[in-house]
Amino acid sequence: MALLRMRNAQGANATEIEKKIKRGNALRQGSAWRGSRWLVALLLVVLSVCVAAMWLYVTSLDSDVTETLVGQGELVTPQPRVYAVQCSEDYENYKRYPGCTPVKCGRAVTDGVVTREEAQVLRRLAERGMALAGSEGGASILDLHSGALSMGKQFVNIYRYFGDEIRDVFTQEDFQLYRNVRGRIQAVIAETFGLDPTLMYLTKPTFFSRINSTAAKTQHDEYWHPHIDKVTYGSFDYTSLLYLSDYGTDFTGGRFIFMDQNDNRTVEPRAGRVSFFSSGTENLHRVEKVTWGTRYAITVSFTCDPAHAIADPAIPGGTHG
Ligand SMILES: O=C(O)CCC(=O)C(=O)O
Ligand SMILES: [Fe+2]
Repeated sequence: MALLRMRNAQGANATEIEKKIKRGNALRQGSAWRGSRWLVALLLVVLSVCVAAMWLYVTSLDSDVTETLVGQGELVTPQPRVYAVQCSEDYENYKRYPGCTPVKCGRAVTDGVVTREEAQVLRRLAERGMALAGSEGGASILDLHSGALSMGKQFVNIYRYFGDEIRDVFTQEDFQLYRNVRGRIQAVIAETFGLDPTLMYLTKPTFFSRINSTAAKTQHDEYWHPHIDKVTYGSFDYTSLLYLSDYGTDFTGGRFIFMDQNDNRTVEPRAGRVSFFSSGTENLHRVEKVTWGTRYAITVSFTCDPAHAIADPAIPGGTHG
């Protein structure tokens, strides 16, 4: 009996021990699993950082930018940052208009002329306008002066195509803001280049642009080609670009690049930033391909030739908004 009790006692002890061993194993397995979960999470973080670094590297390969004139994160205010360049001979082939025709050439950037809030209002205006149609490819334009809007592979005239309905899309305040901003840009260009602002005129085309990474469907979508504005558009003497979105957060790629003899110098778009320059060969430039997101900007251009002047955009025939 005593022996049996001892055996029973030993049996009970054995099952206790087995249970403890099992519990121990389960605990070890649990902590091993928890440990490997941390390892997996760490690996995922490392992998994401590597992918992001590779992405940044690959997107930067496109541009071979040698110098960043103004980065997105910088705030250039109150005075514009000015880079003088020698004027090309272009201007000798055109009639000269004293007080306006470039004598001093260069490029400048300012964040102190248009606020980010104003840029946002103008961007919403562009979004509403482009929502009416838009290009099938990656680049759409909306020209409030002529009414031209990208539609599929072509353009429509919004004022003719949408008639009175256009007043539900754009208000008089929108156009007022555009005029006001245009005036301020004109003033800063005149001050920077030593011009008489009353002798420079808005010229066409002056347009909103929306660019994304969709593949081009027609030549109109190929915004990235190097060009000289005076050659491409004829009447331009001074080009200004007002950016309505931020490089790096709203889109990647899409930096503006001055293509100098041995250097590519970039201006990174920032909402509210105005970049302006004399429009001749001294300022050959291109826009990097947008690789992600949507980039909004306005091209506002000025001429010295009164014959090429255009009036500020206005809603046809309407005074109410
Ligand atoms: O949007 C830009 O940064 C430049 C556009 C441009 O080069 C042009 O409109 O001629
Ligand atoms: Fe241009």
